[in-house]
Amino acid sequence: MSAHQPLTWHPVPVNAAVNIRWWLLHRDSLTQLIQQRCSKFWVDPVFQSLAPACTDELVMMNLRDSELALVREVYLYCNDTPVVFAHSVVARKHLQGAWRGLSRLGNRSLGTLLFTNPLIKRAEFGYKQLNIHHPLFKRACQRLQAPPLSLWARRSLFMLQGQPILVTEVFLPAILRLKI
Ligand SMILES: C=C(O[C@@H]1C=C(C(=O)O)C=C[C@H]1O)C(=O)O
Repeated sequence: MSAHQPLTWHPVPVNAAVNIRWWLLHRDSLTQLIQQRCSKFWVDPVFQSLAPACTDELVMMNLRDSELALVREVYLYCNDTPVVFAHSVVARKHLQGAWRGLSRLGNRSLGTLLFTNPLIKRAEFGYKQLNIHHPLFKRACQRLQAPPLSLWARRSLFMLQGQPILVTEVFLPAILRLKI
């Protein structure tokens, strides 16, 4: 993590425009919100493997620097356009526990797992405008013809049996074309 991109995530999306703010603040399933606005919603998994978490995730996930975690990264599509890049992290030690279903998720939305189990609780959101100095920014921009200078992202912990999954959602410019 470069010094240009401090580790902090904020409890409110300060200076976010009204249109993106609507998406950032919504606590319902992002999958459902997009499905309601698109004739074809689909999930394109681009990475799912044991890997180190981002530096600014270690404290929240109680991970040591080089400790491996299961990292899942997907693009959420509205028809032929990617609208969200999502990055989720689960500690390796919890893959046989609460989150054992994650490895078999494939191209189903994680939201179908997280929002159908009443025992899963979502914690508060953290917000950040990512730029070129954050590792998620470069990966989120890989399918954009004209990468912007920054992208709004939010993240939150989902807890099950005291075990966390940290879900980060990076909102791509095309999300603003969906009607709110
Ligand atoms: C948490 C949700 O699941 C979405 C789907 C994800 C996935 O399939 O990996 C990750 C984050 C979310 O954008 C949701 O639908 O709200």
